[in-house]
Amino acid sequence: MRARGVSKSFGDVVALDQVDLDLEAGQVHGLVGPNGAGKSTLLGLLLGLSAADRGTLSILGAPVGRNLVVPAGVAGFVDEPGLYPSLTPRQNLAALASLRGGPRGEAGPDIDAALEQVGLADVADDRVRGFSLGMRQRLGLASAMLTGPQLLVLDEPANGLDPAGRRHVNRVIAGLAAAGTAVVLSSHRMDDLAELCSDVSILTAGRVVFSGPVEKLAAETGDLDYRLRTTDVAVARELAAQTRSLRLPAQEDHLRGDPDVLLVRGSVEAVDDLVVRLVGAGVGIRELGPVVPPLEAAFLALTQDQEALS
Ligand SMILES: Nc1ncnc2c1ncn2[C@@H]1O[C@H](COP(=O)(O)OP(=O)(O)OP(=O)(O)O)[C@@H](O)[C@H]1O
Repeated sequence: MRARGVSKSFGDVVALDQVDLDLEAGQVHGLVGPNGAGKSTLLGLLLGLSAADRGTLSILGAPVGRNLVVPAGVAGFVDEPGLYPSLTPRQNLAALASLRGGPRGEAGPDIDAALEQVGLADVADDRVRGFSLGMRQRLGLASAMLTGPQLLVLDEPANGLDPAGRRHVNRVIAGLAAAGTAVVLSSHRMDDLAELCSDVSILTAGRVVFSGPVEKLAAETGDLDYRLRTTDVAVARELAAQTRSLRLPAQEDHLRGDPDVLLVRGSVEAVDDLVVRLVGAGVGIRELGPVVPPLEAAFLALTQDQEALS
């Protein structure tokens, strides 16, 4: 999949502004950004739900035109999967398969296997009407998988899933990618995407403010705030003050009234340096970690910078 200079407006609202995106077979690419950043609009273009105003989009080597059809080899959903509430999961998938045409019976798609894979085998014959959002998301994924897509497009697939459900769905998605499917999915949260995606694009107000491997984003973090709990907070404060490039920011916000915790701000190297000094001084380290995880911090820095500019 390749997008170049893709723009899309709704009236005065610029939903996508000159977006470039590349996606290869077997890659999982995450789109992350605040509400209204343009994630669903971009995913909708990939699913043929709307057409770009400007720019070029090609999927599996074929240019995407202006007629609104799902491009060959693509499956997925935007917002929420479209399902028939009065039917069961098995009936929903059978109905979708027959709407899409293709072989029936033995040669047709393996509905039971798809339901099994997403963890819905036990409720395959219950009506979808009573399903939670998480269950509907799983069924949406099963329905997309039925076509054996080469590009899978998922809008916030983690929405409504409990932690176990999220792990399950992530495993399914990772398995599809390992088998060669390209996957593009969206989320509001960087930490959601970090474990699943090889690459991420951060969108804010329709613009891509970062695109690349997850590790590259983590490396761009710069200085972070760390919580440090030691056996001697007074010595720790003294040593931190002496450590090059390390600062002691206002302490109140993150300490939650804990007098043994010190907040320090700096690069990973500066914190390493402090750890060596603490150990040298015989001070025990009981807890050390970033207040905000590095990827989340990079995400916040990039999206807030952009909001401040606009
Ligand atoms: N059909 C539409 N008509 C009018 N405006 C729209 C339409 N679809 C999207 N927009 C606007 O385009 C912008 C981008 O919306 P989009 O839904 O793509 O963002 P998003 O990143 O998916 O947001 P969220 O995280 O809230 O789902 C928003 O300002 C939204 O209000």
